[in-house]
Amino acid sequence: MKFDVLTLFPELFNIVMRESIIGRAQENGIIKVNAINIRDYSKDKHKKVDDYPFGGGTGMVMTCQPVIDAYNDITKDMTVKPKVIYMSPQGRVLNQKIAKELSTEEHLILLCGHYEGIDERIIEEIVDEEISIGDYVLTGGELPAMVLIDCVSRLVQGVLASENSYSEESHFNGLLEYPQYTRPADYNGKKVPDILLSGHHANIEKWRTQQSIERTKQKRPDMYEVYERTHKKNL
Ligand SMILES: Cc1cccc(C(=O)NCC2(NC(=O)c3cccc4nocc34)CCCC2)c1
Repeated sequence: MKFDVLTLFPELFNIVMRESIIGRAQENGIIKVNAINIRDYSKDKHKKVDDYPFGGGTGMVMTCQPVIDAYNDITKDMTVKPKVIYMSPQGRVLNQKIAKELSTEEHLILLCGHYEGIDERIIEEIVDEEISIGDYVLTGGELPAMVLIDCVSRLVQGVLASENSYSEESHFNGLLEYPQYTRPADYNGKKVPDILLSGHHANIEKWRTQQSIERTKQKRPDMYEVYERTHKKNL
């Protein structure tokens, strides 16, 4: 799977996406993250990529020309145009379901905004979909793009070593995770629940599911409500 990222800060991607699982997946050729510097396409003599907003207001807006020319350049030899996702506060909020959908794409182009945003005509011209990672104010779309690349890439076949331990079903069953413990069994007098030391796998499984359900109910009633609806027959 290939990600082309249109950004003003390509170095951010070259450093972060070279590490850990994504880095290994790139070495194995399963994933490719290609960061393109929008500024390289600016025809302005000072390489400007932003300008004052019509109608006034504080802040600057990213101009059309560099972004559209960058898009046209990377897609000029492509018969099938890849889906273009603009990382944006106006987008539908990313979740595991959307990540799963996106992991079936061969090629995605991600556009990262900056300043107060991008000229609306860029969205009209090249953007297929807007996706947000959540409702808070950020300085740019680069971190959101990295979040999307992370959660989508790990669902691509072969990126994760042991599929079953991280596969979506076992790792994300619509509930929060049960509490995790590791050695020592007694840390500063704090003991690991006996059930986990019992070696009784069926009971351990039951305890873990109950813990997941209880903490989802308590911490994320919204998530629990979805779970209940889709599992009502078994509850
Ligand atoms: C709730 C809210 C309302 C109004 C503005 C902003 C805001 O943060 N505006 C600034 C920018 N924000 C993002 O790009 C951004 C932000 C958050 C999640 C995201 N998921 O993807 C991209 C995301 C937009 C242009 C440059 C950065 C946020």
